[in-house]
Amino acid sequence: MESLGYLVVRGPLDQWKEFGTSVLGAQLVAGPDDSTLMFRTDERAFRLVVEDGQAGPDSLLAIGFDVATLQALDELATTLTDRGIKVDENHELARARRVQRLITFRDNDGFLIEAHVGHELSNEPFVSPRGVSFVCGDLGLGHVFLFASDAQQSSAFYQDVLGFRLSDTVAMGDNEAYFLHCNPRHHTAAFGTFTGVPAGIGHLMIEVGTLDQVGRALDIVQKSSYPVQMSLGEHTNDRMTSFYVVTPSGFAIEYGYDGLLVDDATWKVGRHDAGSIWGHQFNMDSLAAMAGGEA
Ligand SMILES: Cc1ccc(O)c(O)c1CC[C@@H]1C(=O)CC[C@]2(C)C(=O)CC[C@@H]12
Ligand SMILES: [Fe+2]
Repeated sequence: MESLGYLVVRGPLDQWKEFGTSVLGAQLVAGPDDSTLMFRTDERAFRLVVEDGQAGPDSLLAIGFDVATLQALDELATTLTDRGIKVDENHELARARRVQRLITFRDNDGFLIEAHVGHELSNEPFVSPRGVSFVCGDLGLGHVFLFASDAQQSSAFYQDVLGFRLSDTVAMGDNEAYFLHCNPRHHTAAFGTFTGVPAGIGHLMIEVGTLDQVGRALDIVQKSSYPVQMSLGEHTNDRMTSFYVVTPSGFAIEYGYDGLLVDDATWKVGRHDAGSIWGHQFNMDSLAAMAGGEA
């Protein structure tokens, strides 16, 4: 895997139209049909797909991972098949996702992965409705934090099968959360196991170019009905300054700035006893919106 190409989620479209543009500052573009929204954050044709439906803990529909070459995609398909994992190739889906080639399979927790080559670049300039510049490109859309039934097992699967590398772990309660990279972005996938929390998406992190853009987004969130899940703070491991807001789908968006880049030639795997240097206070009131999805 080279990067997080795109994410596909389910949620109420009217709320997402407003949330995606006014809160996130992403660019709304036409989807393949009436029940699909697409948002751009950079030169790619889209980075986020929202399929119409209810919010809920199962609102993650697919994770789109970029693969560098057709040969690497074939090799991935062979690796998966050799491990007894069912791989499908769907040409109609490839057209809908605007990629050259795409295979689908499920990870150890059943999350649907769409591994693809040749994600369409738009010749129309990216224009944010709020003048936001996203840090994407070769670093990908951002990162996903997944609630896993066994975070250690997920970490092993993403390393051994998908070629991710471990950045570090963070102690969280009785468990350890695992942070993995596949390009210089400190983590593209992270896994945590929490008792009573089913497998699902915790958050999608998207990174912006300046601290002002984080602060202005937080101002807009605080004037809105979308709950802040975690207050402004800075993470220990990737040094990102961010806050978390609950989306109309019930999962969160981490809106961040200035995340660390790792160099595989010199990186040493770390372990942290806390997730944040300062801030990131969890807002218990946001739990209702996460469960029910009502913002
Ligand atoms: C610890 C950490 C480092 C870097 C990140 O990008 C990141 O999202 C996290 C996880 C933050 C956060 C937490 O520490 C407490 C439990 C949280 C709120 C979750 O339930 C998901 C994200 C978790
Ligand atoms: Fe995160």
